[in-house]
Amino acid sequence: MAAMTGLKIEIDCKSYPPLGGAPMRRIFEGFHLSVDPGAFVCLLGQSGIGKTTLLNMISGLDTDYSGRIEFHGEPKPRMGYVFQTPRLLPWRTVLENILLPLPSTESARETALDLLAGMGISDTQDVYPERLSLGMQRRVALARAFAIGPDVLLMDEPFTSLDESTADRLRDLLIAMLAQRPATVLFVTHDSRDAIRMAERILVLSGSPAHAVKDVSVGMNLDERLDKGAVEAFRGRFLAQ
Ligand SMILES: Nc1ncnc2c1ncn2[C@@H]1O[C@H](COP(=O)(O)OP(=O)(O)OP(=O)(O)O)[C@@H](O)[C@H]1O
Repeated sequence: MAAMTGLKIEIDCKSYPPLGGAPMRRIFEGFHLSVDPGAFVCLLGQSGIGKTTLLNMISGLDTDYSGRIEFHGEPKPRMGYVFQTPRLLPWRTVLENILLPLPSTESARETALDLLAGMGISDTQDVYPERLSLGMQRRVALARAFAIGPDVLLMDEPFTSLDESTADRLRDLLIAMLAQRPATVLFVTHDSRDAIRMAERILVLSGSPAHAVKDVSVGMNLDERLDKGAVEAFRGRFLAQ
């Protein structure tokens, strides 16, 4: 197995230019975060605090900040990013969307088809995304992120606007896929139950500029995470902290 990737994030300053005469908004200032190789970290925090901004900086989509983001283990890690909305290309079929970041080889095609089978949506391979439900589109987006074999997986509220049973299914799929192909995960959510069910570590961001107000180790095994009572008990303690 390839070396797992850890992250060292040191944002000296990230700000956005003013909109309509408002003052410059500093989103992060002196923000430091280290993530262990192979860790599953959930980021919680109120809307607008800067969670997506942080993922965009880690992914390299946003380079307009001062500071450093270093990766350990893999100097050029493969990065999977599941955006808040599935962002599938409407003029490409499901299979073509998944193949997009891959080389045009037979083995890449097999990987994509295996992922679709693993997601339980093999029958959608030749379908265009607009014909799919949101839950199916989210599965395709997850398959696309996994197709590259990511060392680092960034996930921005990937289960939002899904009914509870679809979200539960996708959560189980994610955990099963990570068991097969481990990655370092940063997962943004508003849902503390989601965080407790999946993460080893939960970081709560607050304030402006944003900083971590809680950094909690979950330390539950898989059986405990599947036990609703155990999750609620942990959540009670977590919220009271
Ligand atoms: N390109 C941009 N230009 C100007 N301001 C921006 C830009 N992108 C984000 N912002 C502002 O930066 C702040 C942080 O946005 P961000 O999307 O990172 O928050 P978030 O915590 O992910 O929110 P949510 O949970 O609602 O997705 C918000 O106030 C937002 O309006």
